[in-house]
Amino acid sequence: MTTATREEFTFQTEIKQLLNILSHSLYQNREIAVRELISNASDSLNKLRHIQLSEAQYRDDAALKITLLPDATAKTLTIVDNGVGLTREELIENLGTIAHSGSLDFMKKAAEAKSANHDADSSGSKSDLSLIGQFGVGFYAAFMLADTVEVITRSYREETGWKWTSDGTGQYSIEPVDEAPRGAQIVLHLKEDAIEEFTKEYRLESIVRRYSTFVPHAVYVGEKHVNNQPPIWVEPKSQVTPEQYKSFYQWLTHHANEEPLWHLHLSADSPLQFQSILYCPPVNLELQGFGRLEHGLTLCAKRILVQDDNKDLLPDYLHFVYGLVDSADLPLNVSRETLQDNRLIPKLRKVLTKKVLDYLAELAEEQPATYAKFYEQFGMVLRGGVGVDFENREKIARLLRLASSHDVTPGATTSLGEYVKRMREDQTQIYYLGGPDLASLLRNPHYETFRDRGLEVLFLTDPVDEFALSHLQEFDGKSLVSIDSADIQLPASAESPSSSTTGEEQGSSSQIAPAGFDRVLEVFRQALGERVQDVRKATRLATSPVCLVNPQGSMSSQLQKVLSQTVKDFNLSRRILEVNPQAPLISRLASLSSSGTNDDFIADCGLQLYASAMLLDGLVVEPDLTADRMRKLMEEAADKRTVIIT
Ligand SMILES: Nc1ncnc2c1ncn2[C@@H]1O[C@H](COP(=O)(O)OP(=O)(O)OP(=O)(O)O)[C@@H](O)[C@H]1O
Repeated sequence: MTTATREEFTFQTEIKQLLNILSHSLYQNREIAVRELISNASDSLNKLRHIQLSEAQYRDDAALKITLLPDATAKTLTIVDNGVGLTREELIENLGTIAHSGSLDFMKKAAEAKSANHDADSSGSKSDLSLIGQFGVGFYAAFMLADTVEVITRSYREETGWKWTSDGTGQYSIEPVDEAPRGAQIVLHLKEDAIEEFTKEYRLESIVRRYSTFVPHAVYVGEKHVNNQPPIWVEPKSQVTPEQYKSFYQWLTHHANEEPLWHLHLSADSPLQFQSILYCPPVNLELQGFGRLEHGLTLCAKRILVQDDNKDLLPDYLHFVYGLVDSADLPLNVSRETLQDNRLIPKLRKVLTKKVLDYLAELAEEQPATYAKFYEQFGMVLRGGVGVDFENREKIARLLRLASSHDVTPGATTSLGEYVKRMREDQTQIYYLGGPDLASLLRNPHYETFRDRGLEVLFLTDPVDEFALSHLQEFDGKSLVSIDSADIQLPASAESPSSSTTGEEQGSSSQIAPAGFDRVLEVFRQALGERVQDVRKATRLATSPVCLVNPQGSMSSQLQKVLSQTVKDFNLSRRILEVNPQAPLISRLASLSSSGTNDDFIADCGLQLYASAMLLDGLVVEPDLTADRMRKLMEEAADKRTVIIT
C-alpha cells in the first residue's frame, strides 16, 4: 500500500511567509518548541488511549511514553512517542496545512460520537479525553531550532510508515519507510546555534521540568524519567496523600525539607472551571530580614505551564501564598505564553481570594493553634488587606487578632467578633487605643475612664493595626473609635464607680469643678494659643491632670506620630487639652488663680502639662522652651523648700 517514490509538495496558501512568522516571531523563547512537540506527543498518546478503550484490536501492553533523544554527533534532537502516528493523508492534512489542527478535529469527532452514543454507552469507554492542541501551529515552532525537520511515523491503523521532511521554507516531501514503530519520531536537525544547548541532557531535563512536568504521560530524556511529580491537583482530594501534598509543595517552592503550614485544594466547574492547590509556607522570611517575597502563582492550562509567576491571581496582601492554578477555560494566545483575554484572571482572583479568606476563618475556628502560628507569621501582611480590599474588608477584619484590656496577659489576643460579643448592650462603639507597648497603653490617661468603667479597649501596639482599623471604620455595625478622639460616646450604663448620672455632661458628672477652675482654663487657653484647638474641662479622666483629645474625625495620636515620622512636613492636627478639675495639681492651681498674681506660674504649668501630654504620645514639641521651663519650675520648687533640722 505504499507509494513507491518520493513526492514533493508545496505548503498551501502564503505558507512561506506564514511559516517564517510562525517559526521565528510567534514565541518569545525557542525552548517552547520542545514544549510544543511534547504537547503534540502527549495529545497523540491521549488519542491512542481513547481509541484503545473502545477498539480492542488496538490494545497492547506497551507503556505510553514520550522520549527525548539528543545526539550531539548527528546534531539532532528527536522527540519520540508511541501514540497514534499519522497516515500519509494526515501528514498532508495536519502538517502540510498550517493552522489546521488535527487535534481539534479529533476532539470534535470524539464529542460528536459521545453525544451520539450517549444513551447506549455501555462499553465503559469513558475517557476524559483532553487534548492540548487547538490552533494547528505548534509543530512549526520546531523550525526555531531546526533547519530541517523529519517526521518518521506509522499510524496505529497501518503496517508501514512515512517520512515527512521539510526545511520550513515552503516545501515538504513525503516518502514511504518500511521500518517505523507505531507513533511518531520528530527528528530536529538542529541549527548551528542550537546544537550545543539542545543536545545537553540536563538542559532538556530542565525544559521538560519547567513546561511539561505535568503532561499526563511519562517523559524521558534518554533513559531518565523526568516528570515523576504527578499533577495531584487534578485528583479528588480524598485520593491525595499528605506525603504527596508535601512533595508537591517542595517541588513548587524549591524549599526542600519544608512542610507547608496549611494547604487548600480547590476544584470548581462553574461558572469557572479550575483546579488549584494553594499553600502557606511555615515561616515568613520577610520577618527574618529577607526582602519582599516576589513569587506569584503557577498558571497552567490543561497541565501545561502558561506562566510560572502570575502575580494577578491573588491580591498583594496574600502574596505569601504559593500554589498552582489550572484552568481549561483560559483563553490562550496561540503561543500559549500569554493570555488572549485577561478577563478571566480577575474572575479567578476573586474566587481564589474568597476561598483563601474563608479557609482562614475556618482554620481560626477549628484549629486555633495553627491559626495562631499563621497569624504570628503572616498576620502583618494580611492586615494590609483591610485598607485595599474593600470587598473583603469585613472578612479580613474577622481574621485580625488584637491585644485587649479584656486579658492583658502578654501575648493574649482577641478578635473583633469576640469583642463585639462581650460589648455592653447599649455600647455602640468599639474602643481602641494605639501606643508603643502594652505597659504604656495601660498607663495612658485616656484609658483611665474605660478601665474604671469596665469598658473593654483594644490595645494596638503596631501602627499597621491602627491603619487597618481606621480604614475599617465599622465592624458588625459598630463604629471603631480611638479613645483619644472626641468622637467617643460612652454607654449610659457605664457609670464611673463613684458617680451618679445626674451631671449635665456624660462621664463628667462627678467632676464638680472647684472655684477658680474656669480661670485656670482661661489662663491655659491664652498660654497655649494656637498650639491647641481648645482647652476644656475633662470628661474622662480619673487621676491624671490633663489629656490631649483629637478633634472629631481626625486621626489618632499614634497614627499622627507615625505619619509625622515618615511624611515630610506632616501637619499634626491641633488637639483639645482636657483638664481634670479633680486632679490635686489642678485644684491647687484653681485656688492660686483668684488674685491674678500667679497667672505666669499657671501659664507655665499649662504649657508644661501640654508638653508632657505630647511626650506621652511620643511627640516632642519645643524642646528648648520645655527644658527651660522645666528648669525654671524646679528652681522655684527648690526655693520654696526648707531644711528641716531634727
Ligand atoms: N506527534 C504527533 N503524533 C500524531 N499527530 C501529530 C503529532 N504532532 C502533530 N500531529 C498532528 O498535527 C496537527 C498539527 O500540529 P500542531 O502542533 O501544528 O497543532 P496543534 O497541536 O493541533 O495545535 P496547537 O498549535 O494549539 O498546538 C495536530 O493537530 C495533530 O493532528
